[in-house]
Amino acid sequence: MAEIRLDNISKTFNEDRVVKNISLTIKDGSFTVLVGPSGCGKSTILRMLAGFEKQTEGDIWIDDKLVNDLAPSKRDIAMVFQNYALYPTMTVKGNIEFGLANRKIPKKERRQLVEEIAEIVGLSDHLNKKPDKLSGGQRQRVALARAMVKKPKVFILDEPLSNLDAKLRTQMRTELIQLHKKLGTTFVYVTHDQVEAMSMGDEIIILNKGMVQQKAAPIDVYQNPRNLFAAEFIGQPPMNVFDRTAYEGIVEPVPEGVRYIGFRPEHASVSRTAASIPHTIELESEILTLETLGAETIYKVKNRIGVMNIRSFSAPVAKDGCCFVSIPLEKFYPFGADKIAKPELDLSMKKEAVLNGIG
Ligand SMILES: Nc1ncnc2c1ncn2[C@@H]1O[C@H](COP(=O)(O)OP(=O)(O)OP(=O)(O)O)[C@@H](O)[C@H]1O
Repeated sequence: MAEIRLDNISKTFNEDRVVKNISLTIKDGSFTVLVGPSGCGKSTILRMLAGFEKQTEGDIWIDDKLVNDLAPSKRDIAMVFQNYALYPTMTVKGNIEFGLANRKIPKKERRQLVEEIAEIVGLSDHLNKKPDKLSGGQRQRVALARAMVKKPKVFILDEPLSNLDAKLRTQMRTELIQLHKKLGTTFVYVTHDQVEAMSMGDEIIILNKGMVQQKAAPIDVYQNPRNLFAAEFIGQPPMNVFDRTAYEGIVEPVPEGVRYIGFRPEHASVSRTAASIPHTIELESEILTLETLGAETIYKVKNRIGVMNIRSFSAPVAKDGCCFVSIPLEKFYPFGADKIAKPELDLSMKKEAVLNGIG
């Protein structure tokens, strides 16, 4: 168990500052997910945490210990990567036991530990197999077991599921959540997949260009994104965002200080006929495309505001042609010119229902 604290951490590679003044605390026992687009600095942060890379500035604390100059092997951290290199000539048992190399542990105790960990990750029946006789998920579990056998204070997982197919990835996601519950150890997990971040993390840290955009529980990020980046990064399809000028004559007046207005695709609805609901804007729209996913339908529509995605859980209204899109004013997210959310500038009471044709 361990709390991790990054204090004003920066990293520069050849004059390129890829991590910029990051300060954050990763709570003891949490499942914290670092998420962000490719190149935003996720792996660099992990590598600094684990000690494989030295930060250019700042301090790293694990519990009350300053670990800036501590070798990776002394940090009590275990890492699992996406390319989990198992030894092909060793059995599962041998591979797991290898995690204990250089730790003078008596043979009997070693065997006990391996069996205990194999049981936790569901590999007990496969201990004598070689990796080529295992499925992708089982191999990933061997890599996890090899890390777990060291009983580290912190697990660092760098996109560990990205080599698995979609179905197995979903299954392993659940297994990792359960494993975390069972162990109670601090997990720091890196992914660029926002669905993975939302479903696994009890806290997520959204990064962009080496800076923290938001750190909060997944539901908080979804409901109260701190800025435009977090708003557009979390949610599928992403939030529809338009400049204030797109709302001219539709939301009047847009308060001073609001530069962008967004709404989530699932907060709008589509119908064949106009409904004129109070405090809701209604836009006559043209259906451009429609994806039927079974339980939900994703529409791409065009109207006076622009082209937007709507996510609906009702039966599809039509494949093409005209429809009416309703967006409750209370579901709008205002942002300032600095792209920071301005929840205090509430738009919800500004206007009764209006009906607008395609511009
Ligand atoms: N050893 C290095 N030398 C020079 N530049 C590096 C080095 N390692 C990383 N970088 C640069 O630092 C930036 C951040 O890289 P990093 O691997 O941390 O991103 P990431 O968010 O993990 O990306 P991905 O999701 O693609 O793995 C990138 O621009 C990368 O090119």
